Amino acid sequence: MENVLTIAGADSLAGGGIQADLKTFEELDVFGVSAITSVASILPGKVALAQLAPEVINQQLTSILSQLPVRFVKTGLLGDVTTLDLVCAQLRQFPVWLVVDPVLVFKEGATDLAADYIAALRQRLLPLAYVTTPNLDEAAQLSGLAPITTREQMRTAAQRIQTLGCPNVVVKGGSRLAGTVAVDYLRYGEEEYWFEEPKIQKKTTDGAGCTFSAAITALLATGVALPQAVAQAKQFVHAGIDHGVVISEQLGSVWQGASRRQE
Ligand SMILES: Nc1ncnc2c1ncn2[C@@H]1O[C@H](COP(=O)(O)OP(=O)(O)O)[C@@H](O)[C@H]1O
Ligand SMILES: Cc1ncc(COP(=O)(O)O)c(C=O)c1O
Repeated sequence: MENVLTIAGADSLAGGGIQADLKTFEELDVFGVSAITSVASILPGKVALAQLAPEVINQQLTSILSQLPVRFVKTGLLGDVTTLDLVCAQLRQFPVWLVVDPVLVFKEGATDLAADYIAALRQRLLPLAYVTTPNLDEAAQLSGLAPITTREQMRTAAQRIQTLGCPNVVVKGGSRLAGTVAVDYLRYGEEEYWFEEPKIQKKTTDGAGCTFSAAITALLATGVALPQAVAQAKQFVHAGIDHGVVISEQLGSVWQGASRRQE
C-alpha cells in the first residue's frame, strides 16, 4: 500500500481539509499521513484560521519524509508564505508526485490570504506540481483572468496556469459555472478533456474540492493515469455530494467526505 501525504489545514467541522483528505485516502486504499499547517474553525459567515508555528510544520514534514517512503503528496491550505516556502524546501529535498489544490476560497466564507501568497503559489509551488486543481475563483486569481464565466475562459485559464510550470491543470466549474451541468476541464499537456455530470441541487458540497484533489492523489498513487484519475475522482465526489451527511440542521447541510451512504 502506498503512503500518501496531505499537507493542509484542519477543519473543525471535518467537511474539508485534512479530515476530508484522510477519509478519502482510507476509502481509496492508500495509507494517509498528514502534516497540519493551520487550524480552521468554521464559524457563522467566516473561517477563523490559526496558523501553526513554522517549526511545528517543519517537524511534521521531517518526521514523515525522512522516515517513510512517500511518492505522492497533496497540498491544500498552506496559510501563509513562510509555510509555503518551507513546504517547497522540503519537497525539493524529497522529490514526489505533487497535487496542488490551491485553496484560496472557502465555501463557508472568505479567508484573508494576501497577494504575496498568490504570487508565491504561482512562482514557487506550482512549478513543483504535477497537477493543480483550482476552482473557478482560484483559476481566475492564478491566471489573472477574472472573472471566469465560460468554458472558453476555463480553457484559457488552464493554459495560462500551465505556463507557470505546472504541466497539467484541472479547472473545476463545479457549482460556480452557470447552468445545470457541473463541468470540469483537464488540460493534460497539450491534450484536453471535459468532464460533465448533472449539477446536484444540494448544499452538501463543503469539502468537495479537498475530496476531489485527495481522490486524484490516491488514484495516481494506485497507478491510474491522470485523465482516468480525474474521471474517477469526479464520480467519487459526485456520489459524495449526492449522499452527503447533514451534520446539523442549524448549520445547513455539510458534506462529509467519506460517509457516502448509498441506499
Ligand atoms: N453541485 C454540484 N453538483 C455536482 N458536482 C459538483 C457540484 N459542486 C461541485 N461539484 C464537483 O465537485 C468537485 C469540486 O468542485 P468545487 O466544489 O468547485 O471545488 P472547491 O471546493 O475547490 O470550490 C468538482 O468535480 C465539481 O465539478
Ligand atoms: C482547512 C480547510 N482547507 C480547505 C477547505 C476548503 O474546502 P472545499 O473543499 O469546500 O473547497 C476547508 C473548508 O472548510 C478547510 O477547512
